[in-house]
Amino acid sequence: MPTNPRVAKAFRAMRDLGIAEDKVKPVLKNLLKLYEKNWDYIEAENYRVLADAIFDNEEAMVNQAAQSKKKLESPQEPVTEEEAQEQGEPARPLKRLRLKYQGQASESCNNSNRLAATPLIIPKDEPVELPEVHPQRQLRSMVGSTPTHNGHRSIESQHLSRTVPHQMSLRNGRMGALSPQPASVDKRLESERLSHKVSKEKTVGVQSLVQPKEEPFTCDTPVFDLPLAVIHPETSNRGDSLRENSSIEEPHDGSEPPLILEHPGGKSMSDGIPSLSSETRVNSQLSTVADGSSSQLQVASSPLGEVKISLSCKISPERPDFHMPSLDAVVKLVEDRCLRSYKFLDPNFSVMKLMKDMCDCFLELGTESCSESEGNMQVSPRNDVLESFPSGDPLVGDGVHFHMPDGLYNAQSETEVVFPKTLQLSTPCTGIHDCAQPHQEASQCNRIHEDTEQKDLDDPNCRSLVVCRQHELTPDQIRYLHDVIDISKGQERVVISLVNEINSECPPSFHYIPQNAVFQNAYMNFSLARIGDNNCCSTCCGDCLSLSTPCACAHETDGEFVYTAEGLVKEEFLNECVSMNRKPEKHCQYFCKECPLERSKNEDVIEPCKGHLVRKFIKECWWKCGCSKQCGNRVVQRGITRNLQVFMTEGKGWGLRTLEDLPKGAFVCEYVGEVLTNAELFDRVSRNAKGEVHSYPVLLDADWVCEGVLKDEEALCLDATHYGNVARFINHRCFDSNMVEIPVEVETPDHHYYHLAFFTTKKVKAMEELTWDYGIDFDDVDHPVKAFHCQCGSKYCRNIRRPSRSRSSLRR
Ligand SMILES: C[S@@+](CC[C@H](N)C(=O)[O-])C[C@H]1O[C@@H](n2cnc3c(N)ncnc32)[C@H](O)[C@@H]1O
Repeated sequence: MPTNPRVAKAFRAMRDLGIAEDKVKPVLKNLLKLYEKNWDYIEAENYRVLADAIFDNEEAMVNQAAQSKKKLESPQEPVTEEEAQEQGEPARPLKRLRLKYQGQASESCNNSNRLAATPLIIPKDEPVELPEVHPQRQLRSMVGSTPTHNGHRSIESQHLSRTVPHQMSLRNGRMGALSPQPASVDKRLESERLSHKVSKEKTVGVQSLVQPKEEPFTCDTPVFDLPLAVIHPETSNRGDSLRENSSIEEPHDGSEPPLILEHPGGKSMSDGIPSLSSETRVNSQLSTVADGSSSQLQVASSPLGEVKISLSCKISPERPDFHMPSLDAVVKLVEDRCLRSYKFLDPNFSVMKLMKDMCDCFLELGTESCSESEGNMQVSPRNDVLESFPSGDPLVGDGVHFHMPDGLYNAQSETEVVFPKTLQLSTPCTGIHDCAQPHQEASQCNRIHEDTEQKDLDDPNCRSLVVCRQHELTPDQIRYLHDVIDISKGQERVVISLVNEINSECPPSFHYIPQNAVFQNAYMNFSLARIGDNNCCSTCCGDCLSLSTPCACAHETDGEFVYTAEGLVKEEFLNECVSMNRKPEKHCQYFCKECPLERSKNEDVIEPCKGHLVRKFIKECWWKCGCSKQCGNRVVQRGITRNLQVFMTEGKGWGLRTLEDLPKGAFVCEYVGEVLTNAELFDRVSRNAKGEVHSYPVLLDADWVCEGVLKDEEALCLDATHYGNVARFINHRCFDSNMVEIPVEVETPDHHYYHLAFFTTKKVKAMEELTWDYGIDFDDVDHPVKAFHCQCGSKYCRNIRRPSRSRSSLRR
C-alpha cells in the first residue's frame, strides 16, 4: 500500500470503481507527471481524470492489440473497433464501468466518441483568456446582492444549477485544454497526450475553475458560466447598445477587463469577475430593460436556454449613507408592499413593478439614516444607566413591561426607553413631551423589530433615537411612551405611531383592538349555515376579480365588484356613497315602525323614527368562498396597510393623518369598537354625565329596512371609547371630508351587523389629516352625545352656518 495518503486515497477511489491497483499505478504516475504533481486536477470529481485515463489507456491497449492482430491476419484491411468487437474481442469490463460512471453524458453528448481517444486533458499551448471564477459567486444561489459599478447594486436572481467552466471550454473548442474534464478534449489532442506539460502560467487560472461536481456531467449542464450574468463595467451606463441590441459589447482592446465596481462613495474596486469570453458572448444574450427609472433589469441567457436575471438599483450620490440592508428585510418589505399594493393573481400584476419595488425597498432599507432601527426594538438595556440608578427606584425595581409587536417585552430594571425614529429629540429630554416630535421620514419606519443594536444607543448623532431616563417617567408617561411607538401595540400589520407637536397632552387611555368585539348583549350571528349560495362563491378559486363573469359575491352590488384590481373602490360606487352623505335627503331613507333607537331611550312615549339612510353595501368574499385570501374582493378584512399616524391637531384634539399619498377610493381603516346594543349605548352615555370627549359611537343602521321590527339585541352600534382602533382618532369635517364610511358585509348577510370601512373620497397627500363627516346635526340639542364646537375649517361647515337642513339626528 502506498505511503503517500493522496496516492492511497486515489487507489482506494479506483478500487471502489472496480479498477485494479496495477492498472492505476502507471496511469497515475503519468498523470502526476503531466500535471506536475498537481493533485487538485487528479482528485477533482472523485478522481474522474484518473478513472478516465485508466479507461482510455485500457481502450488504447485493446485497440492496439486488436490492430496488431488484424495486421497479422490481414495487413491490408484496417478493422474498426466495432468490427473487432463483433469478431469476439476480449471483453472490456472497464469500458462498461466507465459508461456506468459517466451516466448519459458520454453516450448522448455529440462528442462522446472523443472520449475513448482522449484519456487525459492536455492544455493547449496557445494563450487562452480564462474567466476567473469566484467561488462566492458560484455558490450564491437564487438571490444575492452584488455591488456593481456606478453606484449600482444588483440583486440577482440566478437559475444556474452550477457553473461548469470546463464545459464552456468544451463548447467553444479552444479552452478545452484547460479543463480536467475528459469530455472536453478534442480527439485531435490524442497525439499530444502525455507528451505535453501543463505550463505553470496556465494552471494558475485553472485551479479556480475546477469545481468538483457531485454528479457526473450531462449534456444538460449549463454551458455558460458566471460571466453570463456579469454586467460589463460600462454596460449599465452605455446601456444604449445593450438595450437596443441584446448582445454584449467587446471591450475595445479585445481584452477582458475585470469588472470595476464603484461604491456609492465613488471608491472603485474589482470583484475580479471577468466578462464573457468572446465565444460565449456570441452565443449568449444579455438584454437590459430600463423603464426610465434608476432601476435596470438585465436578463442574460445562454444558448442552452438558461436565464439569469440581474436587477441593478442606482444609488444616487445624495445617499452616501447607503448600507447594505439584509435580504430578509428587503424581501419582507417587498412582501408587505405586495400585500398592500398588488393583488396577487391580478391580471395587471407586473413583475417589472415588483422588481422595481424590490429595488426601491432595497434602497429604502439601505439608506434610512437609522434603518438599523428597522431591526431595533425601542427598549434597550443599558448597563451604564442601570449603574447610576438607585436600586430602590420603584420603577426600576419593578421593571417595566412594554408591549411589543410580537408579544410582551420585559424591559426590567435596567431599562432606558429609546424612541423610534418617528420621534426626535429637540431639547434635552426632561419629559416625554419634549420627545414626541414627528420625523419627516416617519413613513419609512413602519415596522418594529426586536433585536437591538447597542451602537444606536451609543451614537449621539443618531437622530432617530431619543433616550429618556426611566426614573423620570411616571406610569402614565410609560404608557404614553409605549403608545407613541405603536398605538396598535403590534396588532396591525403596520406600526401606527403617535406624535404631539402641539401641547403636552397624553393620548387617551383605551384598549387598542383591531377587530370589533361584542360588549355584552349584541347578537351577531356568524353561522356558516346562514350563508346561502347567493352569499358566497364556494366554487371560485384564486382571484374573483379576474373572472369574466363576476361571481355570487358581486350580487350585492348589481353583479359588479366594487373594487378595482388595485384594491380601490370604483369611482361610480364611491361617488354615490359620498353623495349619500352629502345630500341624504336625496337618497332613500327608511322609517321604522318602532325605532329601536327611540325605544332605547326608555322614555314613556317612544318618539317616531327620524329615519335611517338606506346605504349601499360592499360585499366581500369570505370563508365560505372558494377564492384565495389574496382575492381582490377582500380588502377591508385584510386590515390596515397604509402608513398612518395619530397626531395632535389644533383645536380638535388628536387626529389621524396619512404618512403616504393615498389615491382616491383607497381603504384606510375600519371603525372598530365595542359592539353594543342601542340600549347599552344609551345607558352608557347617560351614566356619563360629563360626556366623554372621545366617545363618538356610530350606529349600524345601514340596512334596518329589511329587518322589520328589530329586537334590541339586533339594533347595534359601535363605540370606540374604551376599546377601539385607530379610527377613534378620526375627526369630523363637514361636507367635504376626505374619507367616506361604507358598510361592508364580510361574515354575515344579516345586515344588522357589518363593518364600517373608511375609504378616501379624493387623492390625499402624505401628512394630510384624514377626516370624515360624522353627519352631526349641530342643532340637535337632544342628542345624547353632545355636539362639539366644530373646528373642521371647511367652508361648508354646518356648525358655523347653521343651515336649516337637518340631517338625521343620529350620528352614524
Ligand atoms: C372620534 S373622536 C376624534 C378624536 C379626538 N379628537 C380625540 O382627541 O380623541 C371625536 C371627538 O373629537 C373632537 N372633534 C372631532 N372633530 C372635531 C371638529 N371638527 N372640531 C372640533 N372637535 C372635533 C370632538 O371632541 C369629538 O367628540
